[in-house]
Amino acid sequence: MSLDAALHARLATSALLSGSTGGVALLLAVCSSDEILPLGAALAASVLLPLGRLFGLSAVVMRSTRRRGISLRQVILEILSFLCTLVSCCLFAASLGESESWENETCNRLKSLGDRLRQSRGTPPSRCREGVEKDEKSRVAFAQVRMDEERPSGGLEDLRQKVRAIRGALQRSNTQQAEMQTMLSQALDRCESLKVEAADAQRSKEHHHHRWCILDQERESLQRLAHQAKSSEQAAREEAVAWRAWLRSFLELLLRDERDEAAMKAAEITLKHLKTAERSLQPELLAKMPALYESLAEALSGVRAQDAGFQKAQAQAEVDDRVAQLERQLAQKEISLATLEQDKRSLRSEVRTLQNTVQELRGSIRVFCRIRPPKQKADASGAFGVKAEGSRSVCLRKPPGERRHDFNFDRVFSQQAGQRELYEEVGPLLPGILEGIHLCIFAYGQTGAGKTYTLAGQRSSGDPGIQDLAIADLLRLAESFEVRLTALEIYNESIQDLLSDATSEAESRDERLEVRQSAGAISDVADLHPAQDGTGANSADANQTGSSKYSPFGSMRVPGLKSWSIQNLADVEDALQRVRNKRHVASTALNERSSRSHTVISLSVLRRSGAEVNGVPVGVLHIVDLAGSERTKISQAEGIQMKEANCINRSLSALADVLFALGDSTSSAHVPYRNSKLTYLLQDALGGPGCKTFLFAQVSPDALDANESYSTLTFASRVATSVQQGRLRPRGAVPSPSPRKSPQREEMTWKGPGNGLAGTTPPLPRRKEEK
Ligand SMILES: Nc1ncnc2c1ncn2[C@@H]1O[C@H](COP(=O)(O)OP(=O)(O)OP(=O)(O)O)[C@@H](O)[C@H]1O
Repeated sequence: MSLDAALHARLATSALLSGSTGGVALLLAVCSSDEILPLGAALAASVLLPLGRLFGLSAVVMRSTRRRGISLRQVILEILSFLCTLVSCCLFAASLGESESWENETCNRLKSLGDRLRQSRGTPPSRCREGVEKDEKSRVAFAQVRMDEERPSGGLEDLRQKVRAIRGALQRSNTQQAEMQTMLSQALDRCESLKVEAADAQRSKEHHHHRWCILDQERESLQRLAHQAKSSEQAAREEAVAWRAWLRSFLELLLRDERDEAAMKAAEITLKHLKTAERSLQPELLAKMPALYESLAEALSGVRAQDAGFQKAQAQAEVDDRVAQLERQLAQKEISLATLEQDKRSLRSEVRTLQNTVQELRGSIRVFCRIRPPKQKADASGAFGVKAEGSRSVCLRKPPGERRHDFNFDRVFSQQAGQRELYEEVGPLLPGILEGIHLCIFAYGQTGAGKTYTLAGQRSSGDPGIQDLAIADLLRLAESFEVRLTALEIYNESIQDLLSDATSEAESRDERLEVRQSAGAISDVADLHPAQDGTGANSADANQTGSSKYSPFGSMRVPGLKSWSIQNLADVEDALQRVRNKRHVASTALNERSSRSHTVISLSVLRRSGAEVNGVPVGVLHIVDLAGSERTKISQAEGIQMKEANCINRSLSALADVLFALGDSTSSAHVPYRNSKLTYLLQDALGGPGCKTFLFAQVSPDALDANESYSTLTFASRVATSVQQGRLRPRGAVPSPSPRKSPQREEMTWKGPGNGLAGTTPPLPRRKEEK
């Protein structure tokens, strides 16, 4: 080999050595994730790298001196080798620092382990102690290693082995520590369970102590009993001795008294007998002792039972005392309740008086207007027809020229108003019926305006009307009274009983009734009860007479009119069902089910005294569903319906005449009651003292019905405003000397329902009303 080649080889070797040592050192430094390898890597790097670098540099120097030339690749190689060396040195320094911190950490861990061991509660088990000792050993081993480390000598391999040994010891100590912790938690669990057991034991101890106390008490009581038994035995013995002494003295007395020798002998013999008997009785007595003891025990148990009974009686007495106390309290409460009831009653009567005063101030007649929902769509402009304006006035526009008319009422119910809203006006007056008021509710208006709907409601939709609501409330109020119901219709000016048994039109016609005036208040109303034959039908004699006869129409009476005694709502329903079936209705162009008659349903409240019923009603509720006024042209009535319509319009006109006459304080006292059956029959209810009248004027909002609505509203508002400012003059009262004129009186003249087309004042002559 030439010198050049040798130099090249050395250079390559040096570079290779330098690079590989650098690489190895770097690899060792990177891979050393634990605490031992950095130390080894650093040591290797520190020893091998400078050597490799020395060789490399010397080779370069030697080459450069010989050839004076060096390739760029060699220079880069040299620089890289130098950099590797530098990095290795840095790693070495860092690993030294790391090893120091690792050592410190290990020391700390050992310390904390020792502390934890010391902190563990109670006497540590033997295994714990072993663990502590082993930890102590590891600490000693570690100290040894440190000492070895500090020593300059000692190979790397030794160091590694020691380090491995320490790691193994540490792992073992960790495992032991975990075991110890497990044992510690087990010991704590055990401790808890022992605590629970101790609490249980304490409880059972207390229980046993309690039991022991009870037994001790029982023992003491038994001892007392035994002592008592002994003392009673002793007493019995003493008694026996006393008896014996007495017997002996008695015998001696006998012997002394009896001088007769034979007797003496006999007495001696008797004495001997007695002695032998006594002797023989003694074993017998001894034999009987257990039985005596038993009987004594029985007696004792009896005494105990008596004692228990006594205690029970004592408890019973306490209970009785408490009951008596409660009864006293109850009596006091009852007294206060009675006082409260009294107060309530007086308050109620006060309220009633005030209500009556209010009603009195409002007037005997109150007029309301109800607008039904439209039957047809409003006309295009919406200009015509009836409209509610506020709660008290109504406006009507009717062609031609859309003339506007305003009417005022006590209250106006719009299309949306419900039945209960209407009833709120009537309800407060019902209690007055029990105090003598005659209440009359009229539904007035053109055919199809909703009169029957307002009074009777709509059964199909379960919507009760004023009539049903009022009857239900009246029944509730008049629980202690007798309530009787009569129903009649005035059809073509003839009266028919709607509760009669007539099944056909012909039969009904035969049973036509008449109105009579009587001097007294009692009339010939047949007294019947719907439940008498179990079917709800009246089967009793219609001519029945007696104290229960009465007339709901005051001084007017309808002989033969049947009345049903009403006990509950089922009776009412039976009666009203019969009324519905018998009432005259017909289908007209304006209403599918048009009422062709005036219906008067009357509920009389009568006082009961035991089984007897007083013949004079206290108060009466009349519900009058008037037949609808109709213009025969529009309703297209012909034949019978035409006759019906004329009758209806005439009687409505008569009603208007009566009402106006009652309110007309300037006119004479004449009131044309006789002009129609309706006014003749209801004259007491209309003009009598203490009567109240509600008039529901029903109107349709439709433009087509504007003329009819105008008639209805004119009539109703005249009743409302011009009848002495809402106060009906009682029949027979002297007219006021200074009458108050209604502002509308002059311009408003009644033309009868239907705007005078069909209705006219009846042709009957006006006469002074007979008293
Ligand atoms: N306020 C209302 N709400 C809903 N429906 C109503 C109302 N008023 C009336 N109706 C309906 O209008 C129809 C006619 O009413 P209703 O029979 O009560 O009139 P009417 O004045 O008694 O007629 P008629 O004098 O011919 O007997 C019925 O079908 C009724 O249900």
